Amino acid sequence: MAATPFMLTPSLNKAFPSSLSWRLSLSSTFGVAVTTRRRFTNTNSFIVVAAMNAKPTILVAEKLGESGLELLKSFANVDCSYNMSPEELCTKISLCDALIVRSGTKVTREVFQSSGGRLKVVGRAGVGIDNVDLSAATEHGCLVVNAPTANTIAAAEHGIALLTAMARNIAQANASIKAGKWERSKYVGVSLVGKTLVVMGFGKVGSEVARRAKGLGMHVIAYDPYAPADRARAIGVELVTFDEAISTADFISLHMPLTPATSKILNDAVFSKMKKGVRLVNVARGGIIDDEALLRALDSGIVAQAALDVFTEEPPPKDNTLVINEKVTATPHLGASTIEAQEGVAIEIAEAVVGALKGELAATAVNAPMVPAEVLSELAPFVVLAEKLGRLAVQLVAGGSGVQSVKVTYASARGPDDLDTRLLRAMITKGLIEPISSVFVNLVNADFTAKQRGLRITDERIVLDGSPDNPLEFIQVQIANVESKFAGSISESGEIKVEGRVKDGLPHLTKVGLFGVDVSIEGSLILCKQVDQPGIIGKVGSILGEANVNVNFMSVGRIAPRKQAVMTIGVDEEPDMEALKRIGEISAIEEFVFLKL
Ligand SMILES: NC(=O)c1ccc[n+]([C@@H]2O[C@H](COP(=O)([O-])OP(=O)(O)OC[C@H]3O[C@@H](n4cnc5c(N)ncnc54)[C@H](O)[C@@H]3O)[C@@H](O)[C@H]2O)c1
Ligand SMILES: O=C(O)[C@H](O)COP(=O)(O)O
Repeated sequence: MAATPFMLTPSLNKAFPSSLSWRLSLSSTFGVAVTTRRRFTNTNSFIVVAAMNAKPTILVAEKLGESGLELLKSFANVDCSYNMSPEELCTKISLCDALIVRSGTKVTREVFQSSGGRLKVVGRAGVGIDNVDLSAATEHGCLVVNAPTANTIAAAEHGIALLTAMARNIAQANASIKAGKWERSKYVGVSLVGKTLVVMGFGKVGSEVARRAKGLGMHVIAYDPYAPADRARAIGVELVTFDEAISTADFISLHMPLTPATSKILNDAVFSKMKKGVRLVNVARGGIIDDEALLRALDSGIVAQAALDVFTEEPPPKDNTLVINEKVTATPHLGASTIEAQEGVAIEIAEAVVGALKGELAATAVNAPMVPAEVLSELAPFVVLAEKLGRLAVQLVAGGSGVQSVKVTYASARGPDDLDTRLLRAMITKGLIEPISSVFVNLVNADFTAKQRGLRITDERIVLDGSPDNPLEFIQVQIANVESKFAGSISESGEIKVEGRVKDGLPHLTKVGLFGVDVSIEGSLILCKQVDQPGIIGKVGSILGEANVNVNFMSVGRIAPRKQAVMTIGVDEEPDMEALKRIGEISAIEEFVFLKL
């Protein structure tokens, strides 16, 4: 057998009698890796089994700070091979137990396939793991860890550097004087003091940018529907609505993750609502801005200047029209590139990788499980339900004091000691946080991540009469102290409330606010509130049909005939804006919302 330091002992093999197929299907459904090389114990920790007869080999594919390298070398053979081609990486990887990268190396499915099962850990020395194929990692039983905190300040400082450099034309004036010119009147800048800066995405980086901009005398407001208002208030920042943010900004600084909801969030329609002459900074991710729309806004003068550190494609093509635009200040994804941040990131990732190779739990694990196989098997359909209820509930939030207080109710005929809900709680946390964050939540880091974000999740058990064979009857998720995009989702006591059950092995939404519904939670959902009357289902169905959107489920829950009702429609495809607009125009429909699951 090849000289791999990780082998299953026969006794551990016996501990995994169940088939690989269900384990892999679970992993692809909810990102939980269950592999033949991990052992689950009843203390809920998992162990990567390391034979002690060989030193592991760690491949470092991009430059890493010296302290991190020293730490790695004290434990393993370290191969620093920078600038490898994809083919070279695939060749080398079969000799390595761990791989460390930054954002410049694509860790594709081919890399995991080429490793022949030897690769156990991928360490991303930074936050974003968009360059790592997570499903492939999970399917190949490879743990992925990242370093989410060590480069926050560097990114914030780079944001401020771009803001000030842009306002005073530093890059353009520098190029001009180096070309032998002396153009004093051409490079008159704008002042920052007293100007309104909108921070979009008030997380780790955004709040540090806000703090610094206030020191420059700017009036700072923020848009982040999920951030706690009291955290913002504590540093003198007011959270505002999206419309208020974009219409009042003199400067906008982007700090949200790239998610389906933020993709091209700055587009033609949004630029048209901005004050003429607004200035824009992006140190978050390319793709949050619609590049073509930004070019048009720069040409028309709506956007006076932009400063970009990140691009839809990296590196951008040489003739990229944004990069070469005189009004654009550009840097090659340097947000995290300070000596201090790279040392910090290197230590953070080296500790995580070495710990994982030793079999310790990693707080920054992105795809790791820690649950006994038999619990996972029994709760599998409820795990999917739990995550989807979390995703649904958080997407209904419109604003308020931020998502801080969530109550989860589990109704079961089993006594509390016979039902381990930690897995479900982690999946609800995952559902609540992942749609609104760049953070990856799993069983290892769920409670830690929730606490870090000021999110308090309380559990309540309802013990029902009946057979304890079924682990759970229903799960209810309530978010308190928030406003909803869909007033119909508000309960008697003022919380956003969604409830679901597993029916025939599939997750179903069974209650929204006060309304009983029944819709399988798959694809996407449209929720409509209306006064119950004939013909509405037909009208909505026709609009969706004309837009070539396939309806997979529809249900109406009402208080009483001809009274208030909520219609839930499951759709396979995302309706376009026009179809959604037409649904909103049906006179009996009081409100509606489209939710991606
Ligand atoms: N340029 C660089 O080198 C560099 C370095 C570090 C981080 N980053 C990027 O910066 C971004 C922020 O990183 P972070 O560590 O602060 O992440 P974070 O998770 O701490 O903060 C993200 C914030 O965005 C908010 N958000 C989510 N969806 C939103 C929406 N639709 N509208 C408004 N706000 C929304 C979240 O509530 C959260 O508060 C990420 O995209 C990250 O990849 C870039
Ligand atoms: O996601 C991150 O941490 C930043 O974008 C930095 O990426 P880098 O490590 O490639 O500089």
